[in-house]
Amino acid sequence: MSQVRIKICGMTRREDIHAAVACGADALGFVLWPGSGRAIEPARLAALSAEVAPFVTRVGLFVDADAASVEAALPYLDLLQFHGDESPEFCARFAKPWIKALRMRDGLDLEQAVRRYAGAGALLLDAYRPGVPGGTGETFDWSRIPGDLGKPVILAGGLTPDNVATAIARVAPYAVDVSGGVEARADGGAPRHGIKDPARLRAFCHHVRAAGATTIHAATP
Ligand SMILES: O=C(O)c1ccccc1NCC(=O)[C@H](O)[C@H](O)COP(=O)(O)O
Repeated sequence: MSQVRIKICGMTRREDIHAAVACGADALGFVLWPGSGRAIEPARLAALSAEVAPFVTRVGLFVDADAASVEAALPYLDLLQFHGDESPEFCARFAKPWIKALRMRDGLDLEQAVRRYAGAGALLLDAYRPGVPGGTGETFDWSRIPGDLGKPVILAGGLTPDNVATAIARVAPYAVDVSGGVEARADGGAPRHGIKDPARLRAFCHHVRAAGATTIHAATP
């Protein structure tokens, strides 16, 4: 029995880092893919990384980056998250633990992906929208996740304070990952990419802790 871990992704501001840590986040994600509205400049990673408290995992998120870009970020990261079409060999060539994001497109053979990415510490399962590598704010059919995948599952995609307890009850993931669901809202209700809302952060973490306290995980690292 263990608590469901919490990763908050898309951190761009020091105050959001402190708010997320205060809420009990276990890991914080920095998007190092320039195509995202949540991307940070590589030069800013050092400063933001220094704001993260001890024992909180700093995760760098890459989408088909070149090896030199990943290497340059390594001093400021604890864990690498590969969110594109990276091969297992590419993911494994850096001197850091890594996880692989899989977007749950129709026809994806999860068992085969588990075998292919055997060196990953966990698999992050995310929604699939063509042309958008991540951060879609959309859920996928959680019933597609087998009970025992043989790897820790990080559930992502459209999680919010309102649905995360249900997601944990259905999937019993090792961890949950959220970005848009804890962002501040613009006037029309759309998430403001890269700007976290402290109240949403608190609500999200509260619901995870409440829901996950008695969850039994099929696979732990
Ligand atoms: O967040 C992004 O903008 C992003 C862009 C490209 C690849 C991955 C990205 N995010 C990765 C994450 O780990 C997100 O937290 C995950 O996709 C879930 O996002 P959301 O549905 O907004 O909670």
